[in-house]
Amino acid sequence: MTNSVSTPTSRLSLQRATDADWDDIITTDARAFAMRNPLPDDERADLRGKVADDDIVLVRDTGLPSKPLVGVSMFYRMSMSLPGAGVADAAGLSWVSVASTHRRRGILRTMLTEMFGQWEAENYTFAILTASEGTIYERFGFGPACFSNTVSITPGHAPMRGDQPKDATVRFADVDEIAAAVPDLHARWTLTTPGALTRTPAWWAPILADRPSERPLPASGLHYLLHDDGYASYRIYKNENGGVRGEVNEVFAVTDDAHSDLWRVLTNLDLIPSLTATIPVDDPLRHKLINARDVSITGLRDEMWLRILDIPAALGSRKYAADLDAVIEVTDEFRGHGGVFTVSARGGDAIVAPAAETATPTVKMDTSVLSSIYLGGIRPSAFAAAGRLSVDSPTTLRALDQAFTTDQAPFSGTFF
Ligand SMILES: CC(=O)SCCNC(=O)CCNC(=O)[C@H](O)C(C)(C)COP(=O)(O)OP(=O)(O)OC[C@H]1O[C@@H](n2cnc3c(N)ncnc32)[C@H](O)[C@@H]1OP(=O)(O)O
Repeated sequence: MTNSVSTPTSRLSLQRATDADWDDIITTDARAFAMRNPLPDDERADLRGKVADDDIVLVRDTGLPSKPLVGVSMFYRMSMSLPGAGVADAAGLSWVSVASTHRRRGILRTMLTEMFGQWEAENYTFAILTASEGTIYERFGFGPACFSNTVSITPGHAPMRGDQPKDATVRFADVDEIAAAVPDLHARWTLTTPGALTRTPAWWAPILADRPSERPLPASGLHYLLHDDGYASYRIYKNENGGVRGEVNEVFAVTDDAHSDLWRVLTNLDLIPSLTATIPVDDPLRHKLINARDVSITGLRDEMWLRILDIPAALGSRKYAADLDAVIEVTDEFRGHGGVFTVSARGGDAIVAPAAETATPTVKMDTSVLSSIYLGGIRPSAFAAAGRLSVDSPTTLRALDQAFTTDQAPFSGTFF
């Protein structure tokens, strides 16, 4: 189904994707993201398996004879764990690109206006994305919400505390064994972590296929480590001079023991002089080593951005770590869905309602700030210190910090 909408610029035509658009979609995104073009059929099928054509917004320049595709954006229908309990649908914006020939004419803004209209009509409470740059999406109400550390370890020289377990709890597994065990392990892990994204079979298929054409060069295929309560995968890189390094692809552990046992193997990989990994910012690995300095933190990145689309629904659907009474004023310049809301949290649950006109806000912030604090990844007091959140008193700020904190730092675990 196509759905044509006229845009403020008459030569530009906004439409939904059809089968016939896919060559152009790949070509346009290949230019923006240095992707191969044409994409091998299996990789193209992987991508198409995750997104419906109706969820792809395209812009063509109909003023030019070839009517080139100059704008692409799409969203995945995803599920995200919320603080404390529960899972919510989230629209995962991705593959956004505008042709270099057509930038800064409002095409991104036009595509996002169309997407937001759809998400609001479908009652999505959240939109999420992984950002190519840090300065594009705040104007649309997104805020960085999950963070990760990149770390480096020297296997064999980063001993962990405690003895090797007498019986091996971790084993190497082949892809069939992994395919049978890992979706369930990953689903169990998502319930432990706010921001964690659920993976459907369409998401697992390309991960498990580990296609040679998609591997970073010069990398090995994935090696899998399996534990009853977790798993890890890693690659080994060998360059033309024979230099070797390892890269952990992912570690998902449902229990502390599984985390320790998997890392005990990873920190002991033979003949790999250096191992890198991307881990949650509160990952306890360092504290499990005899010398915490054996883990070098080489970077901090925003892993996922969040955009609250429906403020009362969002605030009412997470759990709170402390009681809270606040009148929160939220601005939403892009969509105008801000307002003043009373939030009353008791025993973990909050009742959220539009405030009476006479109510005086005790907290003020932008939607992007609310989205950044929502999953527990940034404390409200950090935004207050930055002048981006204001409160009527230090007591209110302390109560906000205590209410919004989460047991685990949020971590999405899936790039999209
Ligand atoms: C979720 C994802 O897919 S992340 C991937 C995003 N895509 C890329 O990085 C690929 C390469 N870049 C591009 O394709 C384009 O430059 C885009 C998509 C980032 C921007 O597209 P454009 O059509 O040029 O943006 P548009 O003209 O609609 O600008 C909208 C606003 O964003 C701002 N903006 C656009 N690009 C950038 C940027 N790279 N950095 C900061 N601000 C930006 C504009 O100034 C404008 O601001 P305003 O409306 O508040 O005045």
